[in-house]
Amino acid sequence: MAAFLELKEISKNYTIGSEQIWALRDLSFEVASGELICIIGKSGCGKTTLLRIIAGLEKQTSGEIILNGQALKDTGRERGMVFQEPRLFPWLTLEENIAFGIKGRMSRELNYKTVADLMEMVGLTGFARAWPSQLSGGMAQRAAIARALAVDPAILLLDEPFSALDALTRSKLLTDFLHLWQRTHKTCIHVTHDVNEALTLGQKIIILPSNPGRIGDVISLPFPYPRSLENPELRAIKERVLSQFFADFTD
Ligand SMILES: Nc1ncnc2c1ncn2[C@@H]1O[C@H](COP(=O)(O)OP(=O)(O)OP(=O)(O)O)[C@@H](O)[C@H]1O
Repeated sequence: MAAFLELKEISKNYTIGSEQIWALRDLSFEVASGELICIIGKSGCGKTTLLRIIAGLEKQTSGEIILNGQALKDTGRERGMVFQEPRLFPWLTLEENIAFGIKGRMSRELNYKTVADLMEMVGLTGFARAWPSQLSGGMAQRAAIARALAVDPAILLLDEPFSALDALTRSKLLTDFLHLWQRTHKTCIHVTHDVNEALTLGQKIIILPSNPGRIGDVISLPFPYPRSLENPELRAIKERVLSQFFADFTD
């Protein structure tokens, strides 16, 4: 498949006092249109930094990002981001939160229909007038996904969107997110530290085994959905992923 998004030798360093800290080092990979990629790495390996650079919220120290043939310079509506926490505006209803990015960009009728469709897609029908404070953590995160999708971005960037949820809610949201992706085939880069989550979702897994973020391995997962983690091939891949993190501990 042709590359839709290309990262070319992305490095990022921060200066803390007199110290230079490398968050990412010469990171290169490609994402095809419609692909669902999971990036997996331990805390501090640079996952959030990487997503923020792709989103344009942070500038790389060196390297280049090409989206659909164009070098990315800044933030843009073609990249939507979902954060670890929902970040909904507490003074707006759910409907208004989801409509925030498209307000004034289309007719009221189309706006209303887009928001209603999105709410249905993420399982929030009936909660249009609810306030963020009236939602559970899972519902709020569903709303955050709908809000990011409202502007119809070419790429959805998800930074551990389910990590703050309890195990049952996380599992349900994971299944629902998979259905949503199968419906939309939106290009997604999903960052996680959970190997099972990556194996459940990813068509490809990119492993960042240590800090500073460098690619340790890229694994294709050509398995149909829904997947059973008991599948012997997936279990073998899980071992392969975990061994990279354990190898790092013994270095
Ligand atoms: N604004 C910043 N200023 C200085 N250093 C930073 C900044 N943001 C990130 N870093 C450093 O960059 C490295 C990578 O951080 P990052 O948050 O990207 O990791 P992460 O893999 O997303 O971690 P986690 O899973 O815990 O969220 C860390 O060493 C961190 O201290």
